[in-house]
Amino acid sequence: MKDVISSLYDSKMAALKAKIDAEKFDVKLTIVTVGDDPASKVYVRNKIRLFDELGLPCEHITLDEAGTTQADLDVLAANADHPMLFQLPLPNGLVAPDLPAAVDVDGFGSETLGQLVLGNNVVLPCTVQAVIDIIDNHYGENHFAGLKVAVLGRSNIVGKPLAIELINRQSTVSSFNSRSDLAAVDWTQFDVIVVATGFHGTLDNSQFVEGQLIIDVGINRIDGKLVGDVKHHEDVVSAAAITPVPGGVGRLTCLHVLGNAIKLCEMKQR
Ligand SMILES: Nc1nc2c(c(=O)[nH]1)N[C@@H](CN(C=O)c1ccc(C(=O)N[C@@H](CCC(=O)O)C(=O)O)cc1)CN2
Repeated sequence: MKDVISSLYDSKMAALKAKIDAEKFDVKLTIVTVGDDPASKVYVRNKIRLFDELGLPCEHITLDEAGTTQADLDVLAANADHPMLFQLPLPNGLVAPDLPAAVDVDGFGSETLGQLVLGNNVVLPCTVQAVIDIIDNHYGENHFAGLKVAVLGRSNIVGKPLAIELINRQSTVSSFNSRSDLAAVDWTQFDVIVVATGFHGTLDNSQFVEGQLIIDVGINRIDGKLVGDVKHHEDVVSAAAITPVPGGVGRLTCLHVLGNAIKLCEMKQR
């Protein structure tokens, strides 16, 4: 599965490069970080590196944890005239401002999410787009209709928007959350299972069967090791296709920051 994700990444990256070269878009991104969250530093560095690779400008505004107020973030958002994102998590109860759809590269704002519910969104949240790409790549085009998909997790940035996008594509979607009785579910009934709970061991590799696609969105650090939400028993060889962590969904997520920035800049220049 790692090789599959790698070649998917390479082909998406090549397509984005070709698009920029052909259409000479004026693509620009601003990333706002507050404080020193170590994981955020890694993810932001990866996003900046992608823009650098393509010679595109990416401004990084770094704000101190002490002294940054909600009003400071709101002012930045109010003045945004090109794609912008606020790297999460934010400290001290700060929340990402509700960016207008035209500059909302993460797709987390109420306008973009409203468009998603109505099925006329320009961008999807980057992790959601990554999951859609993996399903698309596995089953081939136009295979979403009728696909039985379980979505575990109901976060605003993955579980909820993913379930809506799958409904838009006419998949049969079952949504599970921390109050669901996961032990009572027969997981073999689903074609695709997306695990996005943030808890390692939510499901394990003994629960899946041949032909299923399992997409592990989790990134958990346990004893210094990065693991997903799916627990892998070493003595179990699962017949299902399970995306790896690291090197799975997360890798594609960063790429879609670039993809979404291109889409928004393209819309602006129309
Ligand atoms: N403003 C946002 N904040 C956050 C988002 C987001 O989409 N927008 N998502 C996550 C963090 N994230 C992107 O920002 C992200 C997470 C993980 C990866 C990734 O490449 N994971 C690698 C492992 C990397 C590592 O930790 O060594 C993998 O799974 O292979 C990319 C992006 C929360 N915040």
